Amino acid sequence: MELDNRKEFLITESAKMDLMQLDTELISNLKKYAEQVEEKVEKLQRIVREIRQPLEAARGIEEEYMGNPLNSFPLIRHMYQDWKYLEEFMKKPVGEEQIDFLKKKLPELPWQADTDEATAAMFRIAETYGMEPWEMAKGLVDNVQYKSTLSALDCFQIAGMYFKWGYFKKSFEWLKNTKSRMKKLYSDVHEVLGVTHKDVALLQTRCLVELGLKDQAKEVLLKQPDLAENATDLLAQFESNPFKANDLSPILLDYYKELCRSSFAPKPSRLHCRYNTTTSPFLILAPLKMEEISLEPYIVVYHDILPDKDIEQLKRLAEPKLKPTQVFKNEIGTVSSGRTALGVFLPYKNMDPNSGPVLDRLTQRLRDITGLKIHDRFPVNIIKYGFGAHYASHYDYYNESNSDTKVLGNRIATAIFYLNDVPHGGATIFPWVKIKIPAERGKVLFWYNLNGETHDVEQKTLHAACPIFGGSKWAMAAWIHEWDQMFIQPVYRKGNQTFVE
Ligand SMILES: O=C(O)CCC(=O)C(=O)O
Ligand SMILES: [Fe+2]
Repeated sequence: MELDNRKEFLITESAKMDLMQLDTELISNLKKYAEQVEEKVEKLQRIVREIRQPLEAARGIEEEYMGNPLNSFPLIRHMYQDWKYLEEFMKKPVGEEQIDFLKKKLPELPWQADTDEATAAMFRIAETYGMEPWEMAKGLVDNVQYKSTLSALDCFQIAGMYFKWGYFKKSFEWLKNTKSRMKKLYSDVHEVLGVTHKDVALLQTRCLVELGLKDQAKEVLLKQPDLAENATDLLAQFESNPFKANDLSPILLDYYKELCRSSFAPKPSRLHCRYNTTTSPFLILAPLKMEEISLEPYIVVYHDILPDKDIEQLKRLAEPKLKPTQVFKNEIGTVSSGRTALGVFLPYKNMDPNSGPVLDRLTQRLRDITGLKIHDRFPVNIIKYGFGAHYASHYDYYNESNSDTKVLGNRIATAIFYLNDVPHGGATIFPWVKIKIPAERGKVLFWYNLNGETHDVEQKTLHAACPIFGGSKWAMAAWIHEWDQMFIQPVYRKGNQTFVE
């Protein structure tokens, strides 16, 4: 199936709601199935009680009992007739309707790719925020304690992914958590749902073998009754077939983790807050609250930029059009694991004609903030990040010529609008200058990607968005290009001529 047809279970509210609705239906279907089975079981029990009666009556007096035709006749008749019917009855399928219903719904359920993506998101959250498996399993993430916890099956799934990627120590830890969550009472449930103590012990053994801890590996096998007998063979087998890990885990650099964690508070800026009355004449009448974050590179935050109703309208316009975001790479947009989010550019074709005024107000706001030349209906990219989503470290400027730069030049500046309060995670960070901007509704982050005088690229504008671990994040990016500014800014470009043609 095409990527387009895939439901974005992790990001769109509607897909998440559909999923819950579907689960509710499937559970009630399973309950109906159980009732059907129960009905059959009850009928069978009644039959057993009924047909057992003559034998019970005969116990101890068998010969005398069978001498009586009132007893021998029924026995013959019963043996001849009843068992044939009973065979029919036993063979008759139960709950076929419910099985069919489930079969029909299976294609609507998340796919392997969705589960892998969700598991990768758990990895990203656990590793970025430095959570131990037991903390995460108990619902703790970066000093936020959730009421929810992970089940044995959840932990087993995560353990499996860590294993596949070659993180054997962490996988082992996740397996320990799996084990401690496998209560005896539910062992049959776990067995049906695909995880047994034996499975866990086997994977633990493999982890320990890969870690070179042979004695401990053997101990695990010996403790597991259905493996103990073959312990030596299994161990030899694992040792002679080392696991070929394929590390597809997201790359999370140390500085990214350091800045994203709550232990790194945004440093109080020594620069100051003031009212900006200068970038546009309008601001003399209505100054903007501006916070200077850094001078080199030039980074500022504006507060209370868009009215709530405009924010809501922009989100409403974007929501139905959101698609997995693309990252510009070699002339073509590609979906990249570096940015796991949905996005759409506004304005798009055939937009609601009532959207004109809000887009005009937005364009004007961009002019006010940047003091740059922003043409009418300037394109903005609305981005929605779901659980675990992030944007890996990147520059907004291009290092190479591409179809975008050929027409517009490089991206001279960026404005990021935050369109909601992100409950947990989702800050924008600038690792070179150790800056962290929490994602708070109404703020706009603005910076120059190119040096104001030389138009050389500013490497210190490297930035990233931290993974979201509670709620979702709505942001809106406007990338302002050089050549629009031709008449208000001189373009000098020393050493960086790569794409001036
Ligand atoms: O969402 C953010 O905080 C940053 C987004 C960003 O850097 C971009 O879209 O280029
Ligand atoms: Fe960016």
